[in-house]
Amino acid sequence: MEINEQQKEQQRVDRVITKIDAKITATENEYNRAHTETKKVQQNYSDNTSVNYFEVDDRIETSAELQQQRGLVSRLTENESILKRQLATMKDLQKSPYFGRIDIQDEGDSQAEKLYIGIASFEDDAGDFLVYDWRAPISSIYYNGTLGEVSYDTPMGRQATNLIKKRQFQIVNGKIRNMFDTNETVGDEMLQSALGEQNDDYMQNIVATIQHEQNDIIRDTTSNLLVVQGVAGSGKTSAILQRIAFLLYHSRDTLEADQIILFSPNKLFSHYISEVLPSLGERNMRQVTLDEFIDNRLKGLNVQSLFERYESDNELTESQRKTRQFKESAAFMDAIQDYCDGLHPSQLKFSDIVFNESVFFSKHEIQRIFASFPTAMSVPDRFFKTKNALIKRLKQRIVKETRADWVNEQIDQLSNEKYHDLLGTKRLHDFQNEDDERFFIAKKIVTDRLTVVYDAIFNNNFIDPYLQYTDFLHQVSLPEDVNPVDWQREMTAFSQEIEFHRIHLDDCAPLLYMRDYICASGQNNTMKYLFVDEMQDYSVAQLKYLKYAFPKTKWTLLGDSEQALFKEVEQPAEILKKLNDAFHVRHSRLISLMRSYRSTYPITTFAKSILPNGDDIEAFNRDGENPELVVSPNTDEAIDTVLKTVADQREQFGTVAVLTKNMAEAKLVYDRIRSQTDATLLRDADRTLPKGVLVLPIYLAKGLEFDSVIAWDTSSTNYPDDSLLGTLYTIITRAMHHLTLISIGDVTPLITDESLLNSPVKIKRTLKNKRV
Ligand SMILES: Nc1ncnc2c1ncn2[C@@H]1O[C@H](COP(=O)(O)OP(=O)(O)OP(=O)(O)O)[C@@H](O)[C@H]1O
Repeated sequence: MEINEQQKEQQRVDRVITKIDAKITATENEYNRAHTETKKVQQNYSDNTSVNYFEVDDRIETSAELQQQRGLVSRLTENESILKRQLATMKDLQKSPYFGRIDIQDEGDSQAEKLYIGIASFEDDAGDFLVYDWRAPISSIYYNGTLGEVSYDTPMGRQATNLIKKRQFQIVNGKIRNMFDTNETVGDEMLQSALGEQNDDYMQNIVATIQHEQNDIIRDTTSNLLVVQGVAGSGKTSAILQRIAFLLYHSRDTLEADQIILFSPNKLFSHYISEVLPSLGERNMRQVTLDEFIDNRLKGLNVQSLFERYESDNELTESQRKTRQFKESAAFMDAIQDYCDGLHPSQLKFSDIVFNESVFFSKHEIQRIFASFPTAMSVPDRFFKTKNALIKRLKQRIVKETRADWVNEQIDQLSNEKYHDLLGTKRLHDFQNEDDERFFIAKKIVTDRLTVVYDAIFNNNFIDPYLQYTDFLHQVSLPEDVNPVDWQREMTAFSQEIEFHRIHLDDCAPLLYMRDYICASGQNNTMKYLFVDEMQDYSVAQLKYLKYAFPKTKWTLLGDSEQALFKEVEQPAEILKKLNDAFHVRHSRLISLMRSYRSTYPITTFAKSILPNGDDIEAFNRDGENPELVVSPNTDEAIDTVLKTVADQREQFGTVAVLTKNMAEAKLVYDRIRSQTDATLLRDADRTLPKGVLVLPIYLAKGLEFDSVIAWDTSSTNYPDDSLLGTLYTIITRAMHHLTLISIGDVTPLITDESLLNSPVKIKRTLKNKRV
């Protein structure tokens, strides 16, 4: 490209930055003013809240005033945080105002229009767009169109135009470092440079280099169920985060960040992705791991975590696997629903509501209430009516109890202050006479005392979900491949675990579904979008429960069936069919991503070679060293290799991760290397990723990436068969720039001779402390 052209573009960059500078100064002033005002109102508010009240009337007045002030504080704080976010975005624009330019010419126009595209839009005082937001309808041309006739969606329908030029920029600290004209979606030069960088603590946004097929995921607004099956490193996680940013922009009047929920694979991952949305000027969505979600809904039980399950999975017998498959199937959840719908009042496992160690409402009384409602009514409806009837009866009991001696005694002993407290917002002249006032106070006292009973009714504690589930387990008809003797053992195990307040993960979704379905509870109707990353780790039963729990959401599920840990691989089309059958949704869509961006060409080529369908994966062409496979005769030598590799790799990279199959291996490696290197062992509860040498089991590294990866003990003893292919593949594909595999003894049969022949792996053997 002509030097002249770059100079002209640089002049434009300079002009835009000058305007951004001015806007930043103005916004900073506005922010400071807002901040001072918020502080003033806050101070006023806290002075008022510390006032002592003696007179009831004073108190009422002050409370109304306080409410007004509280409203004001929250409006001001909101305003302040909007300004703060705008400032942060403008400061990003100041360094790099845009990354793309498109020249378009509508039919009949004599001149082309130049549009510049960046992470956010920026207008000058005259209202002209100097930068267009990457999510604006017109910007889709930048990601989708090749030169020539193109079209894009607008609120008024599809619009056609002519794309005359597409230019990419890399602008760093206000200076154009690179610029290219391209006919491709986004040219490879930009991508090369983005991918060649070293791993950061946080994932970066990819808006400057979004690829065509990723753009389809990001801008899909019509699918109710969008399933993305993408190979390792194909940008699934990146795509969902940009998709969330897109949706927030697209539906900004109707969608809030906290109406979007993302189920993420582990806590480290949650931290790792937490900066992407703020870097695009948006607030983060809600994030939760499946374990956290279940724990929260099964309070009081010690729920087996997904990670604990991985740890014990290799001890499962074939028939235990079959039993689990049954419990995790859609058919099992359907059987639960049929069972619940067909329940006769005598089959419901009601339990007594107890107060002060005596029965307040007996289970028989509750059952009689339930049975009094017409049988034509559904079980959840009858349950709901029962609940209301119990609350009504409680209210009657409260009124009766106000006459009890203990209440009168308590009223007589009340201090003046406490008495006024109980009167709350009532004024003395609100009562017709003294009896009336005394009754009011008595009712308050009894109601307070009986709150536990109210809570028990409100929280549906008058049914025993564990007994109900056990009853279901006894009745359900078993598929042919489930052995009745094993099933009996499962049932006993379930009851024993419950005795100790423990529950296995397989039982959680069906049990929660049963409990919430009968009780007509547990549904969140405000959530509008639900995302699941690493969907291959979820059972259909779990997804079905999530569907029940979030009935009003549109779904985006992302996964890679090849990365299934400790289980067989499924084909994407099969997965979509299974989900369609289970969910009965309209407008479902499957998008496959076959190009892998994370790793260098040699690493992806090796990763492909161990998969039966690996040829379908397309490696992005980025240079790097060949993976190394070191065969060591024993653990001592293998540890020695880890130490040497770590020392070597640390000279080039910020992070080296030693990835193991499970926690026991991670601890072993960590204990052996910790005295000689600055290693950190990562555990389930960790939320942040330090730099340096990390040792962790693969399930904690799901969704993450590291500059250099050392795969621990890829021997035939450790990875004997196909059931561990997904585990090994996931480990290998965490590496961005460098990969070392260390095998103690014979190499796993998962890495075949053919795979070694077809991929560029350097093989080494260590013998008596020497490498040959
Ligand atoms: N269009 C793109 N431009 C720049 N970088 C990209 C792009 N797409 C993906 N990447 C980079 O590739 C790496 C892998 O992306 P990401 O983690 O989103 O993939 P994934 O499919 O979720 O991976 P996995 O399933 O293996 O966890 C990240 O470093 C991401 O920034």
